[in-house]
Order: sequence, then structure tokens, then C-alpha cells
Amino acid sequence: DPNDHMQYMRLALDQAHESPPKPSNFRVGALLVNEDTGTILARGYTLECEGNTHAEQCCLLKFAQAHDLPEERVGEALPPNTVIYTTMEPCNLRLSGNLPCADRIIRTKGKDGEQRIKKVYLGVKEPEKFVGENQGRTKLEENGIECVHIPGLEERILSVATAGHKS
Ligand SMILES: Nc1nc(=O)c(N)c(NC[C@H](O)[C@H](O)[C@H](O)COP(=O)(O)O)[nH]1
Ligand SMILES: [Zn+2]
Repeated sequence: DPNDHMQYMRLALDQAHESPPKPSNFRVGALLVNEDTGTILARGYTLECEGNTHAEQCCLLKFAQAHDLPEERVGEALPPNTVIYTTMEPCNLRLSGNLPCADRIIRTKGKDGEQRIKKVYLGVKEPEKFVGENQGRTKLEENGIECVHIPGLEERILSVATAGHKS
């Protein structure tokens, strides 16, 4: 129910607070959740993992590592109804040129080819600061992944996300 979504989004925002402020990206938090059981499978925040990593990417990487899999094969270990809560819409283009999170989410398939991450719950659209209008949500929906905006935390999410930017 809506309260559960808000609880998970709050936990994702808690993750965002852990991210080191930088002028060149946003501080984002994410949670990987088994929608059938409510179990939190992984949590992550921007720059948590080695290298220039995104919050959603860290969730996938950590869960993959916990199952001795490379991140690109994480779908093989994910439950069938996995969802991701992310404070900001997954990226579809990164100034660094790293693989965007929309693609990482789309490729989470089981051995049977079945899509594992089926829904993305997002706190805000990406502000048009780095890459213009982010097409992440469009790309996800074009690939059959439902995107749902969870309202209510927008101001807090954006103030955390931009804490490293000059005011
Ligand atoms: N959804 C999301 N999760 C994140 O953890 C994060 N940092 C962004 N940020 C989006 C922004 O567009 C990119 O951070 C810039 O495009 C710079 O690209 P890099 O991050 O250096 O690859 N977006
Ligand atoms: Zn990303």
C-alpha cells in the first residue's frame, strides 16, 4: 500500500545521505526489494562502490557479489518480482560514458530470459543539469518496466541530491 512505498523511499533517501557531495553528479539512494515478500535485497548510494558508481548500480553490484555473480548476470539471482526504489529517475546517459542504470535494470533477466526487475519506484525526475532531459523513464517503459513516481519527498530528495553543487 502507499505507506509501504513511502517507507521504502524514505530508506532510499537515508542511503542518499551517505553519498559524498560532488559538483559533478547527484547524491542518490536506492533499494532493491522483493515485492512478493517485502524483503530488502540490497541498499546503495552514489559512489558507495569502487569507481564512479550510481546508487542503482551499487545495489545491483552488491547483490551480484553476494551471489558470486558479475553485475551483468545479477538477474540470475534476483527473485521474479524484484523492484527498485530510487530517489532519482535512473539515468539513460552519463557524462562519464559509463553504462546507464536504465540499461543495467533492463538487462536483469533470469536464465529463462524472464525480466527480473519489473518496476521502478522513483522519487523525482532527474533535474536537467548534466544531460538535459533524462530519457531513463521512457527507456524503461519502452522495455516493459513500469515506472511509478512516489510523491511527497521531492524537496528533501533534491536538496540531498544537489548538496555538492555550488549554491
Ligand atoms: N539516478 C541516478 N543515480 C545516481 O546515483 C546518480 N549519480 C545520478 N546522476 C545522474 C547524472 O546525470 C550523472 O551523474 C551525470 O551525468 C554525470 O555522469 P557520471 O555520474 O559521472 O557517470 N542519477
Ligand atoms: Zn545511473
